[in-house]
Amino acid sequence: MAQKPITFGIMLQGPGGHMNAWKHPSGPADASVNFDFFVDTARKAEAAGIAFAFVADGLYINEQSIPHFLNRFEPIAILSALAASTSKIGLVGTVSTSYSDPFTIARQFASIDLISGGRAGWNAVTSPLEGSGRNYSREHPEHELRYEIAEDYIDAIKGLWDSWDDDAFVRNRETGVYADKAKMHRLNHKGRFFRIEGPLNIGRSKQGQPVVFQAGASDAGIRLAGKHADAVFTNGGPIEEAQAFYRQLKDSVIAHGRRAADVGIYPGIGPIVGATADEAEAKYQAIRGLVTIDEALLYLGRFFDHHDFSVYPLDEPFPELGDIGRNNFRATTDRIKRTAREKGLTLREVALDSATPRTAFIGTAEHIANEIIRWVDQGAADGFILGFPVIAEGFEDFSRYVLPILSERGYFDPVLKGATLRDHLGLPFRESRYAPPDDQQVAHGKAVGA
Ligand SMILES: Cc1cc2nc3c(=O)[nH]c(=O)nc-3n(C[C@H](O)[C@H](O)[C@H](O)COP(=O)(O)O)c2cc1C
Repeated sequence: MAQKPITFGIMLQGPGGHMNAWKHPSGPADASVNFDFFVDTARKAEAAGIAFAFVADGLYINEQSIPHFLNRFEPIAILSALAASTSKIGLVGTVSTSYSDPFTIARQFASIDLISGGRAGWNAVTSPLEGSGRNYSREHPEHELRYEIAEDYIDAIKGLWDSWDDDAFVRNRETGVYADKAKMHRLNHKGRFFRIEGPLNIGRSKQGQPVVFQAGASDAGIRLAGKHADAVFTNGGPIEEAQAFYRQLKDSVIAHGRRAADVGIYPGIGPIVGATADEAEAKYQAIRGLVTIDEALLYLGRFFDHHDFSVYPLDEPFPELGDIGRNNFRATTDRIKRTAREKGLTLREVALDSATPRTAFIGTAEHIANEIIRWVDQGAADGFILGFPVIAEGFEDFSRYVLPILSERGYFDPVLKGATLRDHLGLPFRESRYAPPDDQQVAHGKAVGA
C-alpha cells in the first residue's frame, strides 16, 4: 500500500444518526434496542475492514428527545455483548466524566479490554445536557469545570490501568505464587476532585491500556485532547473548518510534549451514496423528508439544552441567542450561531440543515471516495467515523461501492491485520508508566505503524 491506509470507525446508534432514521424502511424500527441488529451490523463492519464500532451516549431524555434516544442500550453493556460476538473490530464506548466514578469505569473498560483481547476504547465526554444533573443528584457542572474534572478523572484512570505490570500475574502452581506483589502499584491519586488509593483489581491487556477517545471541540476540549487523547471524534463540517480544527488539535498535542502522530483525528461523516448524483440526491431527499419542521426545531434545540425554538419566527434571520448553548454542546452551538450569522440563514434553514445536513459526502461512490481522499491528503482527517443518517442503507451502499474504490487506489485495507484496537489505529502498545525505559524501546517491538 503506497500510503498509510485510511481508518474507519462506524457509529452504532440504533437506526442511524438521523433523528427519524427509525422510520426508514431499510432497517428495523426498533434498531436502538435490537441486539441482533447491533451484532449483524458490527459483524458486517468487521468483515469489511472497519477498525472500530463507536457507541455514543446521553444521560437525560425528555419529551423533546430524538425518538430512538428514548429507548437505547447503555454503551458498556452493549460493548461487552459485542466483544463476545465479534473477534477483530475495536469497541469504543462513551462514558461521561461528569457522571461516573473513575475506579468503576477503569474496571469496566479494563474488563472489556480483557474480554475482547485488547479491543476496547473509551470515549471520554463531559456531558452537555443540564438535565443529567437531575438524574444524578447533583448540579450540572459548568463547561470549564466539567473539563477540569475530566482532566483529573482521566489522569486517575490511566494511573489505575497501570496498577499491575504486564507480567505481574505469574500464577505459579508449584511455588503457590499467584501475583508478584512487587509488580503491583498503589496509585495514591490525590487530585482536585478524586482521591483514589488503588490498586485496580484487574490487570493490563494485550494493548496495554484501552484507547482513549475524546469528543469535545471547544478550546477546553482541545486542551484535554492534547494532553490525554489517543484519538479524537469531531464534527464533520466543511473541509476548511476540519483543517483548522486538525491543525489546532495537533498543535495542542505537540504543546503537551507529544508527537502529532500520537493522536488520530476522526471527523464524523454521514455518506449517502447513489449510482448517479441524482440517485444520491433522491436518497438524501427521502431522508430529509422524514422530519417535519417542528421536529427539526426540536433536534436543533437539543444542542442548546432543549431550547424552545418554536417561539421564534421561522422565516426571519436566526435569532440572537446570547450565551444560550454555551454550557452545553459549546463548540457545536458556537458553530451553528456563527454559520447562521455569516450566511444570513433563517431559523427554518438552520433547523432543517441541522436535522439533515447537506454535506460534501453525498453523491456517487467515486465522488465520495475522492472527497475522503482529499480530506486525508489535505490535512483534515486521519480517518473517519461513519455516522450514516440511516445505518442499514448507508453502510450497505458504502461497503459495497465506496470501500472497493478506496482499496483499489491503495487508500484502504479491507482486512484488519492486527489484533488490538491500537493495532488498527496505528498506535503503539501502551507501555506502563512503571516499565523501565529500556523495555519501552525493545520489549514491545510491537508498535504497529508507529
Ligand atoms: C463530535 C462530538 C461528539 C460528542 N458525543 C457525545 C456523546 O456521545 N455523549 C455526550 O454526553 N456528549 C458528547 N459530546 C459532547 C461533549 O461531551 C461536551 O460535553 C460538549 O460538546 C461540550 O464540549 P465542547 O464544547 O468542548 O464540544 C460530543 C461532542 C462532540 C463535539
